[in-house]
Amino acid sequence: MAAIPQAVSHVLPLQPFPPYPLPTPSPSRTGARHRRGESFIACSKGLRGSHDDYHATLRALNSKGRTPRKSLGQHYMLNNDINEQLVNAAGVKEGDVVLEIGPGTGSLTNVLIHAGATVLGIEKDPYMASIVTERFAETNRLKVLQEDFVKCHIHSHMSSFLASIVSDMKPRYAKVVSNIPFNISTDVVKQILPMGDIFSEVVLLLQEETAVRLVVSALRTSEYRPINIFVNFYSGRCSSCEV
Ligand SMILES: C[S@@+](CC[C@H](N)C(=O)[O-])C[C@H]1O[C@@H](n2cnc3c(N)ncnc32)[C@H](O)[C@@H]1O
Repeated sequence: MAAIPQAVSHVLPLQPFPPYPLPTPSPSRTGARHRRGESFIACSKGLRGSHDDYHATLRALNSKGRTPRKSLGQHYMLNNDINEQLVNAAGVKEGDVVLEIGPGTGSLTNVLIHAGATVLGIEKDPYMASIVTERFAETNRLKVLQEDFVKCHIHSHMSSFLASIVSDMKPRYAKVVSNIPFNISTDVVKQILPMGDIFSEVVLLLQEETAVRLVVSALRTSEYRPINIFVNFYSGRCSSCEV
């Protein structure tokens, strides 16, 4: 598993907003590329960046009269630099197929689509599923399924989605790039990591405590849990690896 980058989501209060221009594709930045079967877990902590997605997020939420629901882990990304870091870490390029768990208002989806990906979004909240579907209604690069990721059959959804792609460079594998709801972090890791037959890269934004818990524990500490054995097994790490 790769080293942990430092990132933060800035959750700002809802306010009126001016018109918002869609971000243009960003030049590629340095970001970790990972071999098939490896995972990349980002945690949230202290990095500042541009806020060019701020108003789009506020507009999307206000349009439905919604406030974020803690029970659904709705911490929306208002720092577009972090979205770009996630997309770059997965090496997303034209023609890629990406699974996004919990697209919410679509701020990360937007960066994925601009990088050239076709995205399958799994969104539990019907309001957010409708917001993100409407936001990208004019592109055929996004399909949203309004389902609970924990209960849905992601392997068959992803196989069908990959098979449905009409392209000369039809990809064999998909990538996972998501700012996931924190309350289902362990479920996501448990479901996704064994699917090396479908996913070539996994880039998740997690709470720092969760990321550290998943990658730091060594066999000799009391913090070691079954989930660590699981993560180490699928990421090819040994018990003495340092983060
Ligand atoms: C942390 S927010 C991220 C939203 C967006 N990707 C962003 O970066 O701003 C998590 C999103 O996951 C959705 N969600 C929560 N639980 C879910 C579940 N079990 N399955 C699918 N989506 C879920 C929430 O409604 C919310 O939109």
